[in-house]
Amino acid sequence: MRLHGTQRINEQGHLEIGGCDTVNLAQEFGTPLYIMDEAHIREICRRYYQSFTQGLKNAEVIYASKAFSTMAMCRIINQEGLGLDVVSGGELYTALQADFPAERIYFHGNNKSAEELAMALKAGVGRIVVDNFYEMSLLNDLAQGMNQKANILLRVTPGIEAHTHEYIQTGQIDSKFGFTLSNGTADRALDLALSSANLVVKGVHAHIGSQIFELESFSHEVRVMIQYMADIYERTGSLLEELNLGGGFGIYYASGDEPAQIEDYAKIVRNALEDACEKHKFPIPKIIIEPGRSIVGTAGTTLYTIGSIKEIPGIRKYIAVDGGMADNPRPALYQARYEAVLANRAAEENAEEVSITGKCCESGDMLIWDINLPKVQSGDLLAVSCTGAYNYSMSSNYNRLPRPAAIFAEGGKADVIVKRENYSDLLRNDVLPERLAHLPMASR
Ligand SMILES: Cc1ncc(COP(=O)(O)O)c(C=O)c1O
Ligand SMILES: N[C@@H](CCCC[NH3+])C(=O)O
Repeated sequence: MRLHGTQRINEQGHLEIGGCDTVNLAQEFGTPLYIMDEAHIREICRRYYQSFTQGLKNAEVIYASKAFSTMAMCRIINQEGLGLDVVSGGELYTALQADFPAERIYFHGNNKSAEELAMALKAGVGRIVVDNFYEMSLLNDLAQGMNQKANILLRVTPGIEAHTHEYIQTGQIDSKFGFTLSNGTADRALDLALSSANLVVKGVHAHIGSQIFELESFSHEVRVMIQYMADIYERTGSLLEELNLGGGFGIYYASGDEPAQIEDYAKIVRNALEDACEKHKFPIPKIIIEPGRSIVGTAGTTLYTIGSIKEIPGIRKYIAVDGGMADNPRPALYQARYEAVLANRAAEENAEEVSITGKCCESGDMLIWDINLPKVQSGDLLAVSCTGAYNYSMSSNYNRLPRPAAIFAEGGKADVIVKRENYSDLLRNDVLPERLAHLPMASR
């Protein structure tokens, strides 16, 4: 397993994260456990801040909180000077409860409800990214009713097919997101927004997909979007000043992944921007980017305890852990690949090829196929790396598994940021109606 951030193998041969021995973490907090490497998250935030916010002069980096949304995470993002992308009332609520400054929040979503939009207006979020005509008129009416003007970006679908898993592509024309650029829908949307009394169009937004390695996809996006902004100016006389390029920067999960450097990403965007603006004689707009995965992905490790082991001679050895698709649905959803190490015997030589399965009642509940590990025993600890993004945030209670705890590990200290769920948490919203109050068997 490749080590990330502060991960290291200590003198006991144990995996250490944030100066904490993961064997001790398992004892103290139990497993499964999401361990977040706080220093690593901060370092990535700083690299983004330096290369974009400072490197591009007029730019803002906003963290896509869908990747990992908790109050503690919002605090870190705020401390590091980044803005925040939220995509639901729940993410907005989390941010506001963490005292995240509303004016640095961007509100996304392809089907925001009236309640969510009203909540955003009331809180005074910085930008609402309008995705469709229904939302546009809803927002205009709500803003009017609240005697406000809503600052918006228009989400457009630029017709770019980024090279990534088709389920996480979003820039192609056949997409549920945004106004299509190529068939004139985006123009109609813009005209309508410009004539809406309670909307102020600040700029445009596009997001071409996620886990993208080819930086050329982003320069292509810049060229398409600047051309669009120049066309808008020519056609309507409106000079839009903000261009939000979305997120999507890819990260390392397993061997074969070759992500680019954040600094090169910034350079590519800057060069493409300068060239395109020069070509169209268009003033350089403010650039906003929305990384999610690349801020938290490699900073997360999930720690499991190994339980049952099933060997089918000549075929496969299944090693089962005390979690699975309920805490990490990505392998089942996207055939995502992960690496892992035995946290309590991290320095030992590999001795066998096994496959890691979860404890859910699904054959598809596989975390890792065909991984080499030392001879595994029940009771060993398995650490799966790069689980910081879209694991906790997409976790479920399938099979009524309580969600794991999440901790920040930093400087030899570990703090719980999300408590482990217990069985009574699972029943928190269960209700037994009066007519089911009686235990005896129903009469037939
Ligand atoms: C609009 C928008 N912005 C930002 C992101 C974050 O993407 P990523 O986690 O790939 O950086 C997403 C998710 O793909 C998104 O839909
Ligand atoms: N959740 C997805 C990506 C979608 C990101 C949100 N638009 C993943 O884990 O890769």
